[in-house]
Amino acid sequence: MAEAAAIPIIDISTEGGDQAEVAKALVDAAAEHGFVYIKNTGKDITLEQIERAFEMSRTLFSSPIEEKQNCSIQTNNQGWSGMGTETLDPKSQRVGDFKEAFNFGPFTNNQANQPIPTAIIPYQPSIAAFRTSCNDFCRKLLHLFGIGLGVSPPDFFKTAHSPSLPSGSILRFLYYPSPDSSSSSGSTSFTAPQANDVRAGAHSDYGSVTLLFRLRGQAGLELLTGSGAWKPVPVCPPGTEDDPAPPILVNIGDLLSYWTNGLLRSTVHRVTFDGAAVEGESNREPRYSIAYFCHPANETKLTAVPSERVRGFKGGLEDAKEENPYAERKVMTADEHLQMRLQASYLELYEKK
Ligand SMILES: O=C(O)CCC(=O)C(=O)O
Ligand SMILES: [Fe+2]
Repeated sequence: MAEAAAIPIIDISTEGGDQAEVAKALVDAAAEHGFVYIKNTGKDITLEQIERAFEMSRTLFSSPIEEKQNCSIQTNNQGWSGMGTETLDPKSQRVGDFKEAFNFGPFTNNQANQPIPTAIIPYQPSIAAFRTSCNDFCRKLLHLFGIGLGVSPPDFFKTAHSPSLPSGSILRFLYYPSPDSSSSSGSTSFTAPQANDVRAGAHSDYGSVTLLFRLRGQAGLELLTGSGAWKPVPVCPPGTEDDPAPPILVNIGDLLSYWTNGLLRSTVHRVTFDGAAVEGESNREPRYSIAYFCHPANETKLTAVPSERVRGFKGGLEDAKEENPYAERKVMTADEHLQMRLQASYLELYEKK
């Protein structure tokens, strides 16, 4: 069995607990690993909401392929991407990612502002509510990061993520078919993966923080450690096996890493078929996951963070990333930062325009 990544597990729900201590533990985990497990107590995002979201995801991906194609992803980063159409690590991938994904942008009065498959039309209020809960949870984390980093005022990051302003935040359903069947969803056909093919190529996320929801027993996520080794990220790490639901996995994205001068790490990760699974998990099954990518409001200027600790931090970006496109710091907005990354990952989509 593979040795799992040593990611801390933090309970942020303890009432009457020491908030400063929780905030410090969060910052330490984000600075060292770029990843942290948040114990899932069901207080912020209910277990029922998470279960329902996975049900809606199954319904969505089992829709007829024509319906999904009618919702194809656009340059606003909303919509469906089919098997093999996204290649997260073009330098090392033979073929595109073995996955389907559906990106939900904002909802207005419980209605999506983008085409969605017919089967999920009745569920729009639930999806909208789930998206809101995810955003609220991210803002809670961002407030704690502000406290942990001694930012003045501590809600500096939180207020930059106002839910009422347009932003690049995306709720993403992901479906990775079983490598053993060529048509496991009834609507997806693909040739079986070969050695070294991946479900999602190595990448780092673009935004501030990402929430990741996974299902028990479904292996595949790996992170790249500082020493260059790939380590599996178990769904239920030791100590959480008896919790009512797996912990919520949180990772830092490139924007927050950039904003904090590299103090908070944006760690490269991928989803594989054949990586060493941890005990009780398999990567032969179809796999579903749900990600929430939280971004600041588009117009947010990524100015220096008012924190001694961030200001005094030297050289984080260089060693956190091989190639750092932002080494020459200029003040850009959250939207400029996102557009730069989207153009790189959806080259074809932009070239067609
Ligand atoms: O499905 C997963 O476990 C991870 C997905 C991911 O890293 C992403 O969509 O950015
Ligand atoms: Fe990711």
